[in-house]
Amino acid sequence: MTTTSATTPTQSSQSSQPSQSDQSAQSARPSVAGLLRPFGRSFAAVVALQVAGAVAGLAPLLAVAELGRTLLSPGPVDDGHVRTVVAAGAAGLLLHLLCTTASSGIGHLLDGRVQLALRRQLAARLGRVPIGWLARRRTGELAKVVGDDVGAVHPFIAHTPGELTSAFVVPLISLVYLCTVDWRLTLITLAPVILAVALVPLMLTPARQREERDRDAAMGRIADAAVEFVQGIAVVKTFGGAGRAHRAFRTATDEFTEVFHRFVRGLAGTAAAMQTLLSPPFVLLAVLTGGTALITGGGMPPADLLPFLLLGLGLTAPVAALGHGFDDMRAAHQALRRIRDVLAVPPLPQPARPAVPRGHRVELRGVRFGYEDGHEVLRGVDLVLEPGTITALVGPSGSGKSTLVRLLPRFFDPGHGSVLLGGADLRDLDSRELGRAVSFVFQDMRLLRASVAENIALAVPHAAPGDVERAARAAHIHDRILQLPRGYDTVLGEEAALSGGEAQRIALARALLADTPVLVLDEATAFADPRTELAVRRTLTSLGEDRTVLVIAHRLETARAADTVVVLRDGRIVERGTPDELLVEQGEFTALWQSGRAGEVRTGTTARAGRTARTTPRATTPGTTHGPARGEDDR
Ligand SMILES: Nc1ncnc2c1ncn2[C@@H]1O[C@H](COP(=O)(O)OP(=O)(O)OP(=O)(O)O)[C@@H](O)[C@H]1O
Repeated sequence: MTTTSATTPTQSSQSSQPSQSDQSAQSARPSVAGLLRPFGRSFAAVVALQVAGAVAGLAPLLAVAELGRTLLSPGPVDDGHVRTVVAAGAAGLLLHLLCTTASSGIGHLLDGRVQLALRRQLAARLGRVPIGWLARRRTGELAKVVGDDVGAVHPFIAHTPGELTSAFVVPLISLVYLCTVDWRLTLITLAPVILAVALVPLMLTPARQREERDRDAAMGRIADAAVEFVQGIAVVKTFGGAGRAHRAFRTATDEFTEVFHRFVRGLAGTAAAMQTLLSPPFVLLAVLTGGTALITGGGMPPADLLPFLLLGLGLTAPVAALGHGFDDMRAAHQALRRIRDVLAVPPLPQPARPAVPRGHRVELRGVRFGYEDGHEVLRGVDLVLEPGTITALVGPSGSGKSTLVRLLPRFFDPGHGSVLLGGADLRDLDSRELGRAVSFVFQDMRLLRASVAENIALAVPHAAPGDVERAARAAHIHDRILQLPRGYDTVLGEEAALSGGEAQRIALARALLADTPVLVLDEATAFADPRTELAVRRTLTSLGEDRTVLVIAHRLETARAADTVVVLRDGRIVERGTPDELLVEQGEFTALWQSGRAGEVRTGTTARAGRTARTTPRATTPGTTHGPARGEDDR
């Protein structure tokens, strides 16, 4: 049986809605600039303040240089000029302090606003994308986008653009001033920078770029091997393959070492030459050598050397900024692109004028569905689920049972045909309406990192404690909850962990409390001990009343208690009728249970029984049981 969160459809191309949506995603994808446009003015103000602060910071240096030249020049000192220079230097320093304080303050506040806005947009979008899309994301992938990637915009917003601009503007102003002092020494001071820039193309040759790509690929292989190693460690150890798995990781790291050596060897010479050229001793050596020559033989006044000694070192800033500044920008840009890709996922289309279901009869009409092109999993299913009845779905492993039941809460839409609720196509229903009508309990339950009571009341947040307890009793989990450290207030995943079976019964309690007229179950008793199983089954069979229940039955007892049994094989219904009729017919249903295939399914479910329920942080959980909860997401 596939698990809820592991169901990862990639959708058939035959008119299956996510495929169409993927296309529209291409056209509707917001640009990176578009994401930041609402903050354009504040962002421009931060950059302007940063540049103004950096330029003003040059004033004290220029003042000292100018003061030195004035005081060291032969002849009487011009007091007025000295006072002006000192005042200009002091004013520059003050302005520098004001601008950098303001840019830092506004920049960080803006950063907070941008990150909040991006996270809100992501949360809103993730609340509206098809559950099937969410289910096929790799663990941690979305957490990375919402967490790390949003965080990675920080340097872009608060630091880098202003710093990069300053790194070019400030040396440019210094250069203009130095030219007015002595253009010959200015050229000599610039020589190390010009030489360093001339070396840059050597770092961008096709060979170097290939080595960089090889390095990134080798790094990716290490990450893959590490993930594989860690995720599979229990299984691998059990079957004595730890050495083999470890070898794969070692091979990846050895490969990386080799590739990295090649990469470093290719760059080392050029990088070392650049660092030497831009280092302060080398720049000072050039200034002093050139300056001495000009003073002795070129008629340059000795005092004019001072500005070059003070400002010359700053001329190397742009080249240094090219390194880390552009790295930060590239990282932020890539993070923004990943954010943009998530924001471009089309939400489940909402009808402009939603249909209103009349009753809760469920009907599947000519339903076809495939996860991949050319491989249909459901191949023309016609099925009616009448209110007040329980329909048991049985069939061999891989026949499409899980896929079929997931169409009811609209994890994904059928490629062909339609699923109707109360006569209305699910695609024409408001998602809140659907949420209020259908709840589901599948096998791999994710509970929230929240109290037991909150987990049960997920779909009915204001439920009275008595109602929560009643639902827990009906799901036969109340006694277990009382054994937890703080009963219904115990925070799952922090104060206590539940077994897979217990988690499933919490989810059943959640669905019972939601009290939706349609309930879809992937036999919720699969993880329980025989006594609890019997009790839960009684609850399920007593649910009838006016409810429409569809249950994937792994046990003969469950199927026998149903009003209708539907046998699925290779994505088609091959038999249907009351359990007694089917047993008398001695057809597929009888053969299925007699052939021992039921036992296979049982073994499969038992194997999962040892698992501990997964707990998901509250904010990112695609609810596995939904009722009005989905409507909540949309709000
Ligand atoms: N996320 C997915 N991506 C691609 N194929 C899938 C996915 N989930 C299921 N399938 C395929 O769809 C087919 C039907 O799977 P499904 O889980 O619906 O069968 P099932 O009858 O519920 O089986 P079981 O009883 O073993 O869970 C299988 O061939 C399976 O490989």
